[in-house]
Amino acid sequence: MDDDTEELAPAVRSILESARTRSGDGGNGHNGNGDGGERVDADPRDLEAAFDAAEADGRTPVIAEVKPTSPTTEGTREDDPVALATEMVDGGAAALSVLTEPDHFGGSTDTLERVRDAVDVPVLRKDFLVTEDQLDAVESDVVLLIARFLGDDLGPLLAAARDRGFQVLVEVHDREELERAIAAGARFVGVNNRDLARLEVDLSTFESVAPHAPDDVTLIAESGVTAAADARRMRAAGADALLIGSAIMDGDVRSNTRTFTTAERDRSTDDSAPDGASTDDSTPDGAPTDDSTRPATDATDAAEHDTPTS
Ligand SMILES: O=C(O)c1ccccc1NCC(=O)[C@H](O)[C@H](O)COP(=O)(O)O
Repeated sequence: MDDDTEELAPAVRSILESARTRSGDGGNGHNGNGDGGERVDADPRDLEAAFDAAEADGRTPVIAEVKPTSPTTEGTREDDPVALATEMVDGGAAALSVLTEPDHFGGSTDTLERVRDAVDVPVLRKDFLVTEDQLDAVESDVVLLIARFLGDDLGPLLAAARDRGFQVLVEVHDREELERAIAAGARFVGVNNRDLARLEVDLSTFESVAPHAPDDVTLIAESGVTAAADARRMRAAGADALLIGSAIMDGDVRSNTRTFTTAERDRSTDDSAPDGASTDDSTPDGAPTDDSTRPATDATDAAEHDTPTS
C-alpha cells in the first residue's frame, strides 16, 4: 500500500487511519453479507448499460450520491437514505453511490443494503477500501478503489473485486494515477476533481486528465459539479457520466438530481447551482460530446488513446 499519507489533508489521513482499522464487517460489527466473514458473490446490475439507457432516454448519465455528511460539509442530513435514494432515481439518476464509510461520512453497509433493495439501478459502494476482506462487508454492483491510497495493491485488489463479481470504479486524480489504473486493467475510471491533499475542488482536473484516457475506458467526472453548466462542461471534456454528491444532497434531492440529468437536454436549465452556490465557470460550456471524440490535448495525446486495456 502507498504511504504518502504525510501529503494528505488531515481529514483524509484520519479517513485512511480509520479505514486501516476496519475489518470486513464494514465497521458496524455486522457483516452486511449475511453470515459472518462470508465471501461476497455479487450479481451486479450493469453500470455501462445503465449509462447507455440514460443516454438513449436523453438524460445525462448521473451517479447520484447518498452522502449524509463529509469533512467538507456542514451538518448531517438525517433523512431516511432510502427515501433520498428513491427521489434520486425519480430525478433520473442512472445509478447511485452510497457511502459506507461510518466515521467521516455517516455511511453504513446497512444503508447500502436497504438502498439497493429499494431501487433497480446499479449501486456503487463508496468507501476507502484498503484490504481484500473489506470487499466482503456488503454486496453492491460496483466498488470504488482509490489509486492514490493503494499503490501496488491496486492491481491485486481490483482482481479480488472482479473475482467476487463486482464492477470496479478506479478513482484517479492525475495522469500518473490514470496510467496505473489502466495498467491494472481498469475499465471504469473516475477522475476526482477534489484534491485529497488539500481538499480543494477544481474542475480543470478532469479536463487535464481525460484526454490521456484510452477511448474504451468509461470516464466518470467526480466531485465539484454544482450546477448544470458544470455538468455540461464535464461532458464537453469527455465525461461519460458524472458522480455528484453534495449539490444533490443540499435541498430538494429529486429536483436537484433533475437539474443535472436534464442539463444537456434543456439548455435553458438555470446555470446557478441548485442550492444557489456559485459555479466554477472559467471554461465556456460545450455541447455534449460523443465518446469517440474525447478531446485530446495534441496529436501525441490523441495517439495515446489507442492504448489497449485488458
Ligand atoms: O466530500 C468530501 O468532503 C471528501 C473529503 C475527503 C475525502 C473524500 C471526500 N469526498 C468523497 C467523494 O468522492 C465525493 O463524495 C464524491 O466525489 C462527490 O463529490 P461532491 O459532488 O463534490 O460532493
